[in-house]
Amino acid sequence: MTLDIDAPAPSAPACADDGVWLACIACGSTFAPFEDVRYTCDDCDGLLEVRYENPPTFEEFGSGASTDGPDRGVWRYREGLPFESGVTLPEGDTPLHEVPRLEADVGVSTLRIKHEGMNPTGSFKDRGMTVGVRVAEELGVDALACASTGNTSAALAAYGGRADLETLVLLPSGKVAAGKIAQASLHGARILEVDGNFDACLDIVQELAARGEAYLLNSLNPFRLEGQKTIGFEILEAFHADHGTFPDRIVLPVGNAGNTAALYKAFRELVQSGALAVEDVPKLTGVQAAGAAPMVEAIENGADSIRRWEDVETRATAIRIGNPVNAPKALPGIRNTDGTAVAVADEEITDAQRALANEGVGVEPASAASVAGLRKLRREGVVDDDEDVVCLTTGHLLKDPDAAYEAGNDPEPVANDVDAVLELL
Ligand SMILES: Cc1ncc(COP(=O)(O)O)c(C=O)c1O
Ligand SMILES: N[C@@H](CCOP(=O)(O)O)C(=O)O
Repeated sequence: MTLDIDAPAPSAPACADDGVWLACIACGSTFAPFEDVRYTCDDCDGLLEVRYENPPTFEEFGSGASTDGPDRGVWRYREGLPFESGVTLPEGDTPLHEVPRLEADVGVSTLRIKHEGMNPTGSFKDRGMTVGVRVAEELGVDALACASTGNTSAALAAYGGRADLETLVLLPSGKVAAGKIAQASLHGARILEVDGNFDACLDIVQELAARGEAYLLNSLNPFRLEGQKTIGFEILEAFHADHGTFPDRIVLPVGNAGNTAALYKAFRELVQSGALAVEDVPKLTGVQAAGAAPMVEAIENGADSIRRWEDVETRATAIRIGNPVNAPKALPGIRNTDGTAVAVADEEITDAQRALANEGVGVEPASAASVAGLRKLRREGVVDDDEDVVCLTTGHLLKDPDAAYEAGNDPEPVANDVDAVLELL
C-alpha cells in the first residue's frame, strides 16, 4: 500500500460500488463503501481512504448541470465525490483573498488567503459534514457524534439538524471558544463537557461509536475528508484562473491533521487523472502551536509516526490537539510534496491575526497560525522570496470573540455629546 504522490489510479476491487470503495492505507484491504459502518480497517485497524476508479480532471468537475444538487461549492466537484449531492447549506466556494500589504510584509512573490471561515457555520468543517452526513443517511444511522475543540461540533450540530438526526458532542471543558458552543447549542446538539482534553474526548467518542451508540463524524471518518479535499480543488482552480500556474506552496494550520491529509488526497487524485503534473504539486506546509506540536516533532525527527502529547496548551484552542489521528496520512503528504512543518508561539499567532484583520480578513486564532508559520519560515529562509503561496485560514473571527477582544483595540467610553467625541479624535 502506498500514499506516494505518483501512485497510479488503482483498479476497482470486486467490493466497489459504482467505482468507489474503501481501502486501508496500511495493509491495502478493501471494503464496500456503504454496506457497513466502518471507520478503520477490520484487518489491521489502519486508517481508511475512499478510492475512485476514475478520479476526474478539472474539466470533468461540474460538467453538466446537476439534477439534484447545487452547481456551486463542494457539490460542483460531485464527479470526484462518492455521491451526486448531500445535505447542504450550501458550503464551499470560499474567497481567495489578495492581501497586498501582508504579501509585501512577508516578502513572497504572491500571497493569497483561502478563507474557509466564510463557510455556513464559519469553518472548513462544513465541507466535511455535507458529505459525512450524506453517508450517515445512506447507512441509515439515526444519531451522530463527535469530539471537538469547537468547530466540528458546530458543523455537526448544524448539518445533523438539517438532516433531522440526533447529535451528541463531547467538548474539553473550559477549552472551547464561546461562538462555537453557542452554535452547537442552538443547532440542537446534546453537549457533554469532559474533564479532559480533545484527545480524551475523541477516545471516548471512538468507544461510543465502536459500541454502536452513534455514527462518528470526526475526520477519522474517511468520508469527512472527501468533502474537505475540495478545498484543494478550489485553490488550484482559482489560483490557476488568475495566474496561469499553480501555487508553489499551501500553508495550513494542523490539529487533527485531517485537512493536510485531505489536500494531499486532492493532489494525488489530480495527478492520477492527469490534471496535475507531479512537479506542479504545491508543497504542503503544516503549522502547529508550539504548545501542541506533535506533527512538527515527527517531521523534524524524520519519524514515521507521532508521539502523543498528553499536555497540550495554546490560545488557539481549535488546534489544542496532542494526538492527531490523521498523522499516518498527513506525514506522507508533507514529506512527499517536499513540504515542511513549523511550530509558532501564541504571540506570533495573535500578531498574524491582527495583520489579517487589518486587511479585512477576520479569522480565529488557529487560522492565523498559517500566516504566523509562513512569516517564521520566511525569516528562517525556508520559504523563498520568489514563491507563490496560499495560506489557509480555517475559521471565522467571530468563532472566538474573547480572543478577538484581546487582540483588538479597546472600546473607549465617551459622553453622549459631539464635542466630547471630537475631543477624543
Ligand atoms: C479553526 C481550525 N483550524 C485548524 C484546525 C486543524 O485542522 P485539522 O484538524 O484538519 O488539522 C481545526 C480543527 O482541528 C480548526 O477548527
Ligand atoms: N478542530 C477540530 C478538532 C477535531 O477535528 P476533526 O477534523 O477530527 O473533527 C474541531 O473543530 O473540533
